[in-house]
Amino acid sequence: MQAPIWLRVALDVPLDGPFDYRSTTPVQAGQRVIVPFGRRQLVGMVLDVVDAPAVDPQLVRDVERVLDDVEPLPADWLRLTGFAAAYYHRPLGEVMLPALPGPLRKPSAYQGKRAGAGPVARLLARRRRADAAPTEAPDARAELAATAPTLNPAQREAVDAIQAETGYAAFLLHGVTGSGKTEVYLHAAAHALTRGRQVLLLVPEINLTPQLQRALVSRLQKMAGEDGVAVLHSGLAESERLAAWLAAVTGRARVVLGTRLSLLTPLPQLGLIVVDEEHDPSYKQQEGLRYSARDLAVWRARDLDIPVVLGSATPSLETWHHAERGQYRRLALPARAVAATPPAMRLLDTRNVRLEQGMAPELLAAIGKRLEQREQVLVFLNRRGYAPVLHCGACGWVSDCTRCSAHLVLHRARAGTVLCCHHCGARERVPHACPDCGNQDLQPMGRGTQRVEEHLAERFPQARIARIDADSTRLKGSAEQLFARVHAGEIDILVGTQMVAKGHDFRNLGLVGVLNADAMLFSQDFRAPERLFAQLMQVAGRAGRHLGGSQVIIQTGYPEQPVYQALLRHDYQGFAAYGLAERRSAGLPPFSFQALLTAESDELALTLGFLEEARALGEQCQDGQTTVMLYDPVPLRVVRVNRVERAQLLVESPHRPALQAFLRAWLAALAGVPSPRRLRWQLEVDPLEI
Ligand SMILES: Nc1ncnc2c1ncn2[C@@H]1O[C@H](COP(=O)(O)OP(=O)(O)OP(=O)(O)O)[C@@H](O)[C@H]1O
Ligand SMILES: [Zn+2]
Repeated sequence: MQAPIWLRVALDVPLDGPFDYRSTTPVQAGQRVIVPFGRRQLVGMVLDVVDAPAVDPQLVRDVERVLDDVEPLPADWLRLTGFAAAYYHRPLGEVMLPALPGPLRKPSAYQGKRAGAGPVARLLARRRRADAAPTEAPDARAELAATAPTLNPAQREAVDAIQAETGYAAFLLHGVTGSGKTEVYLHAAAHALTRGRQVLLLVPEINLTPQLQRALVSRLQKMAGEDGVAVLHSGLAESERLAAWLAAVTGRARVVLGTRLSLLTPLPQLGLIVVDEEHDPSYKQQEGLRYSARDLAVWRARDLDIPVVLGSATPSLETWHHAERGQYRRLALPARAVAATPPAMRLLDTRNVRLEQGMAPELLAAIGKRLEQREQVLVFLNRRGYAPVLHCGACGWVSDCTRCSAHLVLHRARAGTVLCCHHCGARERVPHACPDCGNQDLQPMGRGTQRVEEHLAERFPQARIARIDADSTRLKGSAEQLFARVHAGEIDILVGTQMVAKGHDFRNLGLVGVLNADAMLFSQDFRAPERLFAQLMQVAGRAGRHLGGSQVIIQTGYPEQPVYQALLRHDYQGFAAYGLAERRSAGLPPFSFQALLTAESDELALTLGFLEEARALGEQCQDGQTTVMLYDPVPLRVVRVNRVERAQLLVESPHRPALQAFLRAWLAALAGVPSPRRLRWQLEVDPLEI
């Protein structure tokens, strides 16, 4: 009889693994196995083959099947996911397995009559073409040169600096909007491809910019070959994702273009990572494993000893700080690639102005003028719906959600007007009269994109107006259609939320008007000014990309605020210096490191009680030392969502290793506390929103 082979296996279960199993067939680390777990069957990832199990061999169960339809995943992928699990304090299996395409982690995909030889075999059978020998790699440089504009000196310098590095180097490509960062990425990618390496290009929210994606894919395909580009994002069907993932893993895909989840793709020949718009909050996953794809990209580059490029017009203060300290090398693209003049910025003080549906007469006049000149106008307002609340002037009643601590938002829908909760999704009919006093004259207060659109249509009846926000683009492909109409010149005024701010290279946009930016000014979140600055720079950057004389008008009641003053001067550096000085004096990131324990239950007192207990436990873990500061538990800003009441406890330390050590001890202690049945909690390391 064959000697048993002992395995350590990671499973996607909320328990600390790894788990011991026995196999009679040879297995390698990085392979998947189907194993029994309790009464269930699970797909697990083999971490290690060991001499003896950690528990009594009698108790160790047998592997049911070793899956060999995918090559064992490379050791560096095991290191990457292992690091992520340790750093974000999650069980290894909860990191590794969700990173795989769905069919590869379901036992059912391999069982039963219809499963055949499994999902990979089925896919290959469907795509015979796929297992043909890879075509010869096209000559990347020649193909690039044929279509690309000649690099300007700043771009050239950046490309040369990146290409000179073969080992680990982290670059911050700080390029103003429209400076041609994309061109730098493409050249750097081409260089890596000629060296026989794979390239990972991360972008935020790919679905918002299908045009950009297509342009990028077609350029990349010229370099990497038709089958050489894999696109990975959460909007793909399972089989598409599996196909793209397999192409990446087998090395057939030379370039992977994707959103944050693609960072966890195994890439056996990875030679360059690019993170576009590195400051974008969508790189942070907000559920499950709450990782930062940007931060992990840097870790992965260092681990693999390859270059990584972080690009942005408005880098996160964390990244800027690294560059200031010399940990990242700064490459600057200080000017626009096409139109020489950036848009003129104007702060429109609304304090003594009579607004017309939230818009100052001066802004409306400027819109009229641009329309006469046959230029397009963008009106930016980060609030969707018709009006944020319905109000009774007689008794003060407001439309509140019964399940959440939030107002119901008035929306114009096809079926008429409805009240919607943006937190729990509740939809209610609009009452004909005030539920409290019977007054029939209920008034919408404030305005969202729908109301602004409505007013602009009244003011400029000749103009063709489109609205782009989460409501108008709910149907698949509708955002793409709307943007296509804007690009084709069929739209004169575009009203939109942050969805319009990203990535689009509008050719004829002469004016950007910004409404209600002040809403973000006084948020409790210390990152709010940074985010506001980035968002406004980005939306302002849509103007005048291909024309001169463009303008950005920001309406505000607080023009003296440093954020706005820096915007006025297009002064990222000044803003960053000011922001970092503030962070330093307050001991906030990047001068400290944070973690957030969030709890929720059906009762705030219970939630807070748990966090108080957690806090006391945390103090005990410190053992008299005070390297980690534990704040008081506080309710979340929107405390109640869908009848669940939420609160958080922030912990902070000036030293990352001290925080990590504390979190390990703390979580171990917390695991020993029987948490109330109705209560759930989770830990987030390096939280973005507080
Ligand atoms: N060297 C160049 N010569 C001429 N045109 C160029 C050059 N480099 C880039 N462009 C053009 O400049 C425009 C802006 O480039 P790109 O979209 O890459 O800017 P960006 O830095 O990514 O801007 P944003 O941050 O606003 O997205 C594009 O139309 C691009 O084709
Ligand atoms: Zn609600």
